[in-house]
Amino acid sequence: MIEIRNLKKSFGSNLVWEDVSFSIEQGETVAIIGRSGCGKSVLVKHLNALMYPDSGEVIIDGRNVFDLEYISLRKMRQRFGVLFQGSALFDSLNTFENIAFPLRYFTELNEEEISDKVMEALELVNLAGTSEKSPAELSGGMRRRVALARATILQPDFLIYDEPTSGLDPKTSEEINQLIISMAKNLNITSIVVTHDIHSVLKIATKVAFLEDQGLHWYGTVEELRDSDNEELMSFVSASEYQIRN
Ligand SMILES: Nc1ncnc2c1ncn2[C@@H]1O[C@H](COP(=O)(O)OP(=O)(O)OP(=O)(O)O)[C@@H](O)[C@H]1O
Repeated sequence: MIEIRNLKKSFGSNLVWEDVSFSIEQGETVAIIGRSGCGKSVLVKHLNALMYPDSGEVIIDGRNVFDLEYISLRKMRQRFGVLFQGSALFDSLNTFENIAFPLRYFTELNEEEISDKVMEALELVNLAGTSEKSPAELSGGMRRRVALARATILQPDFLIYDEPTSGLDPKTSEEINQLIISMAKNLNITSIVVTHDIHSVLKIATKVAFLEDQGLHWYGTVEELRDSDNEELMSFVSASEYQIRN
């Protein structure tokens, strides 16, 4: 479980948000939505202390991540996987080596063990048989899936997705949505998804956090979102041109 308590963050005179508090339960998929610049990316960077707040706490397993010293901080960060926007694969490495990279960097596994884990991860994202291909030879959706295999290879407890469906066609977006759901289920991963894709939110999220007016404006389940009459939330959602009550 991740508890976000009274977080406040500013850059100089630019107040991003203040007093943001909510909890993310084990196994949940929380979508973070809000207009450009409202501080979605800044918020997720606080979860694993890649950024520090002006005040407030992020509690994981009873400990405030901002109080952790070097070794505990490193261990805590290893519990997070990140799927970066645009996949961020290493162009010079093939699929196998991209996925193997965290294993080589963070573990002492031998070649056979690495190979077994990479092959298993490839199957999980439905990409068996592509281990020799370079990122340039893969479609956008396939690259996203390789990135997902890499992000989950160390079996993280928490997975942060940064715009997982941006730039993908509707069918490929749907494949990625299904994968996010199956990762959460099969690996019991707690997922935090930064997205502008309301369609995806309705498919994958269990909870939704809406940032607006320099704070957390609304937080609730997807069912509550569908029934909500919160004006700002509905105006944001309808601007995405997606009918949520269909
Ligand atoms: N390292 C930084 N230094 C200074 N200001 C920053 C930094 N990172 C983010 N900001 C500012 O914080 C605010 C929130 O940025 P953030 O990237 O979190 O927005 P966002 O909601 O993720 O936007 P988008 O939807 O466009 O990706 C913006 O005003 C941005 O300029």
